[in-house]
Amino acid sequence: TRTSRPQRILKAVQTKATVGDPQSVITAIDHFCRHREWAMNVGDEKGSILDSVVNEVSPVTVLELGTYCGYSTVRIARLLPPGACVITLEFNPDYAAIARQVIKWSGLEDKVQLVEGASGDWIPWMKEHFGVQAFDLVFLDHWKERYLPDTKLLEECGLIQKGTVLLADNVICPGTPDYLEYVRNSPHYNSQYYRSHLEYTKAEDGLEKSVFLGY
Ligand SMILES: Nc1ncnc2c1ncn2[C@@H]1O[C@H](/C=C/CNC(=O)c2cc([N+](=O)[O-])cc(O)c2O)[C@@H](O)[C@H]1O
Ligand SMILES: [Mg+2]
Repeated sequence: TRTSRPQRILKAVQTKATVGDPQSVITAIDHFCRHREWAMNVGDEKGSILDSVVNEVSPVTVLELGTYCGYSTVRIARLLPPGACVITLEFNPDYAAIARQVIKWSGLEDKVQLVEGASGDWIPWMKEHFGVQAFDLVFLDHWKERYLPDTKLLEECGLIQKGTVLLADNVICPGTPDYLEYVRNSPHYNSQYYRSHLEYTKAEDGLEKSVFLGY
C-alpha cells in the first residue's frame, strides 16, 4: 500500500537531514513541503515568529497541542536551555510514531515528552503525572475547534498562571473564531496578532499571542 504523507516526510528527513542537527531537520521538512507535498507544519515563515516568541519567553515548561510530524516540536525544543522541556500531545498513533523518529533524528529527545492521547484526557493529569505547576508557553496547533475548550480546561486545571503565554497557529486559516473572540475580549488576556502566511503558500494566516494577566 502507498506510504502516508507523514511517512514520506520522515523519509525526507532521513535522506536529507543530518542526525543531531535540528536545523537540518527543519530545512529538510520545509524543502519537502514547499517543493514536493504541502503538509500542515507551521512552516518556515510562521516558524520564525514561533522562534522569536520562544526566545522572548525563554520557557522552562512548554505544552504543545498537536504534534503531527514533530516539526514545531523540533523548532521549539532546539531553542530550550538545559533543564527545559516541551510536553507535546498527539492522539493519532501513526503520527506520534513518525514524530518520535523525527525528534530522535534531530537529537532532541531529552527535551521532549511526547504523550500519545487526547488533550482533553491528558490536561487534567498534567500536574499529577508530570509535576507541572503551570506552563510558561502553550503552542496550540491541533483541531481548531479544540483551541477554546482546551484553553478553558487549562485554566480550570490551574495550568495557566500570570505570565503564561498562549501562542495559537491558524487563527485566520483555517481559522479559530471562537478562540480569537475569547482571548481578544477577555480582561484576563493581553492578545496580539502576528500577521503572516499559511505555511508554504501566499494565503493570509497568522499567530495570536495571548499573555495571561492573572485573575
Ligand atoms: N485533541 C487532540 N489531542 C491531541 N492531538 C490532537 C487533538 N486534535 C488533533 N490532534 C492532532 O493534531 C494534529 C491536527 C492538526 C490540525 N491542523 C489543521 O487542521 C491545520 C490545517 C491547515 N490547513 O488546512 O491549511 C493548516 C494548519 O497549519 C493546520 O494546523 C493531528 O496530528 C491530530 O492528530
Ligand atoms: Mg497549524
